[in-house]
Amino acid sequence: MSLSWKERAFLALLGAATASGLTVLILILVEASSVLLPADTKFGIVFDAGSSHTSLFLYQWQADKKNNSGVISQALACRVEGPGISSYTSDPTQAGESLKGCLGEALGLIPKAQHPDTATFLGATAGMRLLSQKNGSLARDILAAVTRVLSQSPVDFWGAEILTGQDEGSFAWITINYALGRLVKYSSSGEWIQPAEWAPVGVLDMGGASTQISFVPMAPILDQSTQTTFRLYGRNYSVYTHSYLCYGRDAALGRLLAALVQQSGPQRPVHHPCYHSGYQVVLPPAALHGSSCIPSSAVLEPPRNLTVLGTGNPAACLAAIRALFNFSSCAGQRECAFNGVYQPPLRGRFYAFSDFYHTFSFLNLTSRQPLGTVNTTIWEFCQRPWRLVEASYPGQERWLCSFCAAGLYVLTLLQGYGFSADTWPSIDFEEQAGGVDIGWTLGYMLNLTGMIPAEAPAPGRAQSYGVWTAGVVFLVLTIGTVLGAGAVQLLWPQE
Ligand SMILES: Nc1ncnc2c1ncn2[C@@H]1O[C@H](COP(=O)(O)OP(=O)(O)O)[C@@H](O)[C@H]1O
Ligand SMILES: [Ca+2]
Repeated sequence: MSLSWKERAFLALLGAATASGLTVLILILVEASSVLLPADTKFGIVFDAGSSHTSLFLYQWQADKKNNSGVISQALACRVEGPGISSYTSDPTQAGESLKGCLGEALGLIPKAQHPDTATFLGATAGMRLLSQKNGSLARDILAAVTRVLSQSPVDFWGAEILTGQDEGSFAWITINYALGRLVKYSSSGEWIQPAEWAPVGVLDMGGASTQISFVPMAPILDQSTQTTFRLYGRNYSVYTHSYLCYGRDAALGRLLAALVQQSGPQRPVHHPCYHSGYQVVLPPAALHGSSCIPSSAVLEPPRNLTVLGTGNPAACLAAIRALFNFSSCAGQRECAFNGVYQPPLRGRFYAFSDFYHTFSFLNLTSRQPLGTVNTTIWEFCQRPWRLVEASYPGQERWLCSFCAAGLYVLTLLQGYGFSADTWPSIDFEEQAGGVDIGWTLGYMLNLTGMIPAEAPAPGRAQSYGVWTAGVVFLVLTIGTVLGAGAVQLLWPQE
């Protein structure tokens, strides 16, 4: 059967249209599969080896090969049993052993096949900084012990190290600003957007041995030793950080006790104005001995038990706490905190976490109360007799006797940084932000693995939308062509 030229033209047109339509369909399906199929889940583990304890954080995220970024969530926070690794001086091997429980728990949440791809880190903070100053070889033995355990585990172990105070502060700054989406945001429609408003937040961290303040000041940082610079998602940040060694909660309250012991001379028991009236405790010699933050002149010779009696006197407590600081060295200077330490004027909002949060959460002071209310609440708490305090908080014995001292210490420290009644509302006392614990660990991992690109990522799915749109337009044109050809066939029937 021979075909007319119209039929041949129509069939050619139909063939071409079908071929191009099919090509477009395949293109769309390929693109759709890469958009719709779940990407691989990746994992990372960071051990935070603090002075008082170690915690393991397991992070997970969807691998995103396009722009090397992803929304990271915290899959596990595991508190290692026992004290911080710096306490294992008489048996360093046990420091390594202590990690096994939490490590096992984390591995249980990661598919076996991905254990070898799970980047794992251990960072130690002020407890180990102090130990390495006092006894470098012991500190090395402890790091070797934890390294042994983690290298033998199936994960991709990157190493164990002692962080500087500046690292601790600046990585916490990255964590919170990443978690709050202040650097770059992943919108609900799946695109990366840079916040138009420049508003990174500052961080205030209080551990057992040291405390850190980090923020981006308004003016250039004058003391280069306090500056860390980052280029993140196409923006430069100069972060001011200072870490005060021996100004963490345990170290400061230990120094306070040592000062009171010294002041009381031979008089026993020692009167402690920060303990509630009616509170009495017999402290072992270790309460003063063995702390690198307590000058040896303040330590009893020979070591002996110490009876301490609370007097519940907030004014005297505050005076004793203030004596731990040298405020006069900064008197009249705008860019100075205390102890002669350079600090640019405060700027923006601050997140106060770790022991700032523990203390203020216990005192119910995390709802942005004004400074006056905070003061009154702490003073009233300090004046409550011990038997009433004990009765009001059953099951919270561990830290109960020290919240008065810790509360007044936090107030003194924050005022030392320059917070006043006016700027007080700019502090948020929080433990978590964006579903992750606030601390240095996430920022540390992001930094070491290069997961935050220096340059702004290309818009997340803009490219995919482009292919979709082009595909749909092409398909519509193809169908239009076929229908048009059909219409030609109908309107001009075969001769
Ligand atoms: N839930 C809590 N309530 C009160 N104090 C706490 C709590 N958890 C930890 N602390 C105390 O807060 C201080 C800081 O804790 P943390 O941030 O874990 O310190 P580090 O980083 O030095 O290990 C320590 O003195 C610790 O004993
Ligand atoms: Ca810490």
